[in-house]
Amino acid sequence: MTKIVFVGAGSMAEAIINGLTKEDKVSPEFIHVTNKSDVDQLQLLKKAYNVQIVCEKKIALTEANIVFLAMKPKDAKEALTGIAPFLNKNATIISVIAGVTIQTITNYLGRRPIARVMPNTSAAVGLSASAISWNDLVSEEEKKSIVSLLESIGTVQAVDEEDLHVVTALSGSGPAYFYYFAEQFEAAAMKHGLNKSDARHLFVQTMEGAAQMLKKGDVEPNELRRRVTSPGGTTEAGLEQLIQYNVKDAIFACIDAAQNKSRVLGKQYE
Ligand SMILES: NC(=O)C1=CN([C@@H]2O[C@H](COP(=O)(O)OP(=O)(O)OC[C@H]3O[C@@H](n4cnc5c(N)ncnc54)[C@H](OP(=O)(O)O)[C@@H]3O)[C@@H](O)[C@H]2O)C=CC1
Ligand SMILES: O=C(O)[C@@H]1CCC=N1
Repeated sequence: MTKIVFVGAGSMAEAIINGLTKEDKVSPEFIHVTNKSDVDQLQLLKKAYNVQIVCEKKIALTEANIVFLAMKPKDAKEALTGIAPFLNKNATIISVIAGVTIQTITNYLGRRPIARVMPNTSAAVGLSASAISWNDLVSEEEKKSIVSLLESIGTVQAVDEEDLHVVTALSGSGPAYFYYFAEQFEAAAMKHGLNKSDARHLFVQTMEGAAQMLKKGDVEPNELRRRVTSPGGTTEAGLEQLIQYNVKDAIFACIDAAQNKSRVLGKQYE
């Protein structure tokens, strides 16, 4: 059985563990978790998912087939330096760290199979949109098994490593944009008298419906938008405001800034 160690046990690690254990891809007894200092969080993960807390870093890492790197970019140097001496030479590294390149990870951990994945926290409900790139030491067989593992948390597509910056901006950070829209649309509806729970339900169901329509893939978004927008009607009145307030420019600026930040983080922590 594949033994997995999560180095870093925060939001992203938990979302992945949730997906992996729900799908029964890996038995929780083969999933080990470690972090910097937050013992309560490790106990919480153990209680919620039945995973194992790493007692002896050296033993856990020596026995691990897969090591997930799930700490913030700023903590990568310390964490990677700390695990490097104990890693099994055949262990495959799967990093979810934003921005930090395969080359940087290689500099700390040596030449070994390394995959970089950009998932998102919807992994917790099996709906991550993950993108992946790898170095040349990941065999075709290993690629298949990594993809299969990650499919337990959602969809997976291979991209060039360079594209992971924009992927991070779009789908890694993406859920936060939609939560922001949810907050604002909900508040705006409540301003006009709708109660919170009705506003929440109607907005979420609307997002889900729109997502399903887009997922069918047979009609372009602009045509779907046209079908909602009656000439002289309510949608047209609403959309005019989005245009007047330059929401399009805001979206371009949002993706520009986020993908640029991914590049900066990669450079800063190389
Ligand atoms: N959150 C998200 O939506 C996404 C995050 N990512 C990436 O995932 C990574 C983790 O993000 P997230 O889960 O949100 O962050 P969190 O802050 O929730 O978790 C970070 C984890 O790293 C641990 N850590 C810090 N330093 C070390 C160390 N030296 N050795 C071992 N563990 C350490 C922390 O331990 P302690 O608590 O003890 O300090 C904590 O468990 C980031 O690189 C982020 O870019 C990628 C996609 C989406
Ligand atoms: O905000 C961040 O830096 C991380 C990467 C993608 C989502 N969260």
